[in-house]
Amino acid sequence: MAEPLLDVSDLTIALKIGARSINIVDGISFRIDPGGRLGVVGESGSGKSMIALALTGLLPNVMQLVSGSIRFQGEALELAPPARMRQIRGRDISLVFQEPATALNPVFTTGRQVSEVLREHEKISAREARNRTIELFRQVGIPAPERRISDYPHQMSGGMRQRVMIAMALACRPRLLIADEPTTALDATIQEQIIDLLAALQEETGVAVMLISHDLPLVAEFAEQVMVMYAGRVAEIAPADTIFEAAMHPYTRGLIACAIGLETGTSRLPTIEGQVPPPLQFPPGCRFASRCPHAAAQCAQSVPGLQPIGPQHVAACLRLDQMTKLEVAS
Ligand SMILES: Nc1ncnc2c1ncn2[C@@H]1O[C@H](COP(=O)(O)OP(=O)(O)OP(=O)(O)O)[C@@H](O)[C@H]1O
Repeated sequence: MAEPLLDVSDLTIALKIGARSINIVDGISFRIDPGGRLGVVGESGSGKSMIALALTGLLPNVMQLVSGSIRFQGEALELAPPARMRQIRGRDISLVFQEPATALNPVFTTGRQVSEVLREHEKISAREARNRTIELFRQVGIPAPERRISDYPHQMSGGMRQRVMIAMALACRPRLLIADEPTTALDATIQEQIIDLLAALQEETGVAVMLISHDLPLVAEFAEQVMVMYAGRVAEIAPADTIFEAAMHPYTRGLIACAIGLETGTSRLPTIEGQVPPPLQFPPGCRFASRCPHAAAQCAQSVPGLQPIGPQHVAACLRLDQMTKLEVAS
């Protein structure tokens, strides 16, 4: 098997509240191959963003990386000092966030902000940085790039600003691009354009992409592998092209039912009853148990481990046998 670009093993991140410590991300493992596309899905509060921040050394002070390893091109990022993480961030691993309006500085032109990223990581002249910025704007589909590099963020639409953010993220030809809800703040048609752009850039540049979203269909369309998270744990990891037929975890199946309901315009908005418990109320056993239609007594007590289901397919559920039977019976 080829060496993965990123190999995350048993990652645990805790929220410190006084003397208490709660695992917000609890023993997560996954890999991304060079040029691979991983989608991470889950509701708000499932810990998706904390993983992205841990990978880039940007965890907030209240969070602590308790255990696990993050190997990136063989380097142990969990041990890397902040100065090393600053080098890696933007150059080898870059991030695109949800809200380009707040991520861009309103007082500088968009072109200057992209040029600055280039000059921070590479020894190039202002002129060369300008030319590369124009080329990057063109690459991310910004029309008339020679003119648009002089635009301030407020002179651009949300979609164009997100293209600038992607240009900035790709400026130093990173090996891994993490896009955290990159389209959530955008209209549906623009969302599609941005995802298509990410797919095209991934193919063109060979950058690996980790796409984080609460939107399962969007992620499944883009990614090769989909990791479904619930309350800080992996519920299921499955190949994107089979997840709609082969999902085994009741939570993944709930997300699929919601997605299908939305698509077919079912009159009542389909939802999974209840909400992700807040960290202080995480139960001792399976964190999904209180919302799970298949939960049994054991689920409230025991933490389910990941079980192999098929090639590249694992799920963490104590009732997997039951789920198989249900599927066969239905
Ligand atoms: N600075 C913070 N202080 C305390 N708790 C936090 C902080 N940041 C995040 N959390 C908590 O950590 C958990 C995971 O948050 P995270 O942002 O990773 O979730 P998420 O899946 O990315 O959700 P969203 O889609 O809303 O960003 C949540 O329960 C959240 O309330």
